Amino acid sequence: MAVKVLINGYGSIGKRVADAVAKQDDMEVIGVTKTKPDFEAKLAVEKGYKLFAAIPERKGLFEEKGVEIEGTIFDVIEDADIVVDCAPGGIGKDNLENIYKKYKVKAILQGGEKAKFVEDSFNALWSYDRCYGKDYIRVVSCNTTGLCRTFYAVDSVTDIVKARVVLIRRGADPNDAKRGPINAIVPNPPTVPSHHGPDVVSVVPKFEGKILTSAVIVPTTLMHMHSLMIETTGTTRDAILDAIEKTPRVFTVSAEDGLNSTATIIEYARDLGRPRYDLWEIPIWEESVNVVDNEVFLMQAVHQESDVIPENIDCIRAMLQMEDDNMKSIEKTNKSLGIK
Ligand SMILES: NC(=O)C1=CN([C@@H]2O[C@H](COP(=O)(O)OP(=O)(O)OC[C@H]3O[C@@H](n4cnc5c(N)ncnc54)[C@H](O)[C@@H]3O)[C@@H](O)[C@H]2O)C=CC1
Ligand SMILES: O=C(OP(=O)(O)O)[C@H](O)COP(=O)(O)O
Repeated sequence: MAVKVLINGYGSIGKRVADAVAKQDDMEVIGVTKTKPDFEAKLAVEKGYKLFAAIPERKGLFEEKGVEIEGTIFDVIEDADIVVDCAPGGIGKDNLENIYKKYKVKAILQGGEKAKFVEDSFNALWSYDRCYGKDYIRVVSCNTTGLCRTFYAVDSVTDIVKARVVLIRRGADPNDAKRGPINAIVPNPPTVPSHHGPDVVSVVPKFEGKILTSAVIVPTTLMHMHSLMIETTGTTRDAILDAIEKTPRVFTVSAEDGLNSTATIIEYARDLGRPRYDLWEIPIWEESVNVVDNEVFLMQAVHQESDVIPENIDCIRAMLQMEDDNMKSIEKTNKSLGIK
């Protein structure tokens, strides 16, 4: 029987998680929530999702606008096997304390929440077994997910002594007119190291003390970009390329093919016919992969709105003990979504 999934917060991540859950033969979406009756709420109803008010006091707003809702989150939460919380960063932890724990329902939080509020942090390659059967788990952020996947590839062929990463973060998502910068480069967070290293360690504790990161925000909405420098005990460029080939959800792209920027990579995702031009995989520039004195260099991009989506699906399977082999879950999710 399909497990019942409730998505709390039908925004950039929530709507993608809903569509991905709907594609699984072992899961069903029992509802999605919105805080206001905007175009996303109307489209959710048009798509056939049962819509609920995330905040009970706002129920009247939906009725006033003629947007059909089935009730509030409290009318559906007891039917859920698991809630995927996709509320804005910082709100998930409040929902965890005030709703999910009270109703004793399993919940996944997203990367905008801190590791300390949950039992563990999830990446399908690294921490599936640890999260198996757990109640409250965080799927780490888009940037951390991208780093975890690439470190997995490198770690599969050599030992990582230490790693340094510079993250160039997109200023806002394409639908977000309120954020910037419009014409600046902003060290963000302003302190070095940034939180991304500790976030990777929350998934891979053996990297404690080994990963240092710094980040800036730039005026682009398409993708993040990372420049990685990974000191190893020894490897070759061919071994790294082979490891990337064998690692799920990462792949190489070539500047020679015209995939020489985030702009053309997004065009590629459009040409693939991906929903919302989502690129669930991490593209690594083939030309950037190099090994100098045991140090691996590479550059990669991250489609911030979508790389965490398959992770949420695998996280549901782990927490609800639906599949005990992470690679089988990854394969099933990849097949259902059409991941390369
Ligand atoms: N957008 C991105 O690039 C990524 C975001 N994340 C994380 O995913 C989470 C969600 O982010 P987005 O989807 O980008 O945000 P968003 O702002 O696009 O969507 C959030 C949705 O939650 C709703 N909401 C507001 N208050 C709520 C409440 N109290 N209860 C339930 N829903 C509520 C909002 O109305 C909105 O529909 C955050 O933790 C964020 O850090 C993770 C990876 C990438
Ligand atoms: O939520 C995200 O971006 P945002 O906090 O810039 O909106 C992404 O997951 C990036 O998170 P991170 O750069 O803090 O790892």
